[in-house]
Amino acid sequence: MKSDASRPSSLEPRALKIVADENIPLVRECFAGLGDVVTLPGRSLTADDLAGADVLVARSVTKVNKELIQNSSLKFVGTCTAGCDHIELPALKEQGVGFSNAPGCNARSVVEYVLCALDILAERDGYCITGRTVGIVGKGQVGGRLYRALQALGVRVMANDPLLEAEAGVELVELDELLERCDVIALHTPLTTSGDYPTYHLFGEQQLLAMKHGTVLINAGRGAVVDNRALLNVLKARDDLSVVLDVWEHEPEVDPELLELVDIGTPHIAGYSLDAKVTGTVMVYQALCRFLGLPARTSQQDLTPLPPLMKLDFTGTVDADQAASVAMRATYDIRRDDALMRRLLKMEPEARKLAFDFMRKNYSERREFSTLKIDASRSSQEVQQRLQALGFDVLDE
Ligand SMILES: NC(=O)C1=CN([C@@H]2O[C@H](COP(=O)(O)OP(=O)(O)OC[C@H]3O[C@@H](n4cnc5c(N)ncnc54)[C@H](O)[C@@H]3O)[C@@H](O)[C@H]2O)C=CC1
Ligand SMILES: O=C(O)C(=O)[C@H](O)COP(=O)(O)O
Repeated sequence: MKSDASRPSSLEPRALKIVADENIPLVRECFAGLGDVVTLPGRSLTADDLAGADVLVARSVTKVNKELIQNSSLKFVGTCTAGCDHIELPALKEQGVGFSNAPGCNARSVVEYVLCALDILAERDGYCITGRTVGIVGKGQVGGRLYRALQALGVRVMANDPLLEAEAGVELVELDELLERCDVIALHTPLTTSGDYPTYHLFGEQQLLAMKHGTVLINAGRGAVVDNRALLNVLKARDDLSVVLDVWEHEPEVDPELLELVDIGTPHIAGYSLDAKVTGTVMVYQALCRFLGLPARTSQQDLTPLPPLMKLDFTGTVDADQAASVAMRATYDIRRDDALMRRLLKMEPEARKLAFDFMRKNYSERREFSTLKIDASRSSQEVQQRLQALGFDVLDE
């Protein structure tokens, strides 16, 4: 998706005016060396806010379209996100504006979100994820990492991705077959409305009804990949399904009836580990430096703080399921996000929208599994292997 255009000779780095979304962590620290950084709320950004700006550093909440940029002096737009459905790429191309997103910056964070959700549901419903079959729709940065993580955990996994070629060791299936065979379905496609395989409402009534009895459906891609109205109707009729929604059609609006019926609901924060956010900021900074033909002086290492929880010790008595749950919940307890989200249920529509954005803006610091060192030297090999497969930093001897 990265498509840096070549740098126009008129663009002097010292004179840059950089408009950035105020909710991009470390954006000042990262970009200050390139010019003046002005931070503004991204959701309400207007063409007037871009007066005199050379660079826009955005997030998924800003619709970067022709109307926003046509009278601007922008030379470069970056979005510190993986998804690009908020960016009208032809409009940027038409005006010769350079562009970069941050592919894969938060893929690991989303994978951990999915693993944590499954851990909670498996405990609640009394099964072990290793005995289930998981289907991944969209095997890109997120889906591919999730595929490998589940394989490493010994879970049966298959994927649907019509844009991919066959690959050794990967079971690619048609969507109908995936719906028929999988106990868990995780959606990780972009939101698209054109092309041979558009994903808008990919999961409508027909697909939702075709899911097996007891299926767990997880959407941490984009809300409108699932027809939310159809999902609501299907959930009213089928209480065997479990649903985890991180993303919602029409965000920041959330349908309270749907929220009430899902098993885990969160405010579009699956990719919100601090590690992912810093990576996203740094990737866009580096892309801008490339565009300007300048060396990148700030690195991810310079910016990432130490995690608040650095070490965990296990004794010999813990089994692999217990160890995995304890370690995962010590780094990220998804139930907390779900509980906060349910406060929306008591609010009026306008307050609900504001609260959705507030939760995202004030999201508590969450770190990825790899930041936690675990001393499992007194535990069984099974425990050590499980923790390693999950991506923790395991001391095993
Ligand atoms: N909830 C959150 O916080 C986050 C959400 N996302 C969303 O997840 C999406 C996926 O992220 P990445 O894996 O990084 O993107 P990616 O571009 O690496 O992978 C997307 C995959 O979906 C496949 N795909 C496209 N159309 C499809 C279709 N009709 N059926 C099945 N597969 C299809 C593509 O071939 C590709 O392999 C992003 O576009 C973004 O919208 C990404 C990161 C965080
Ligand atoms: O990267 C993406 O795509 C996402 O969905 C992000 O996690 C959303 O991040 P923000 O736009 O809220 O910064």
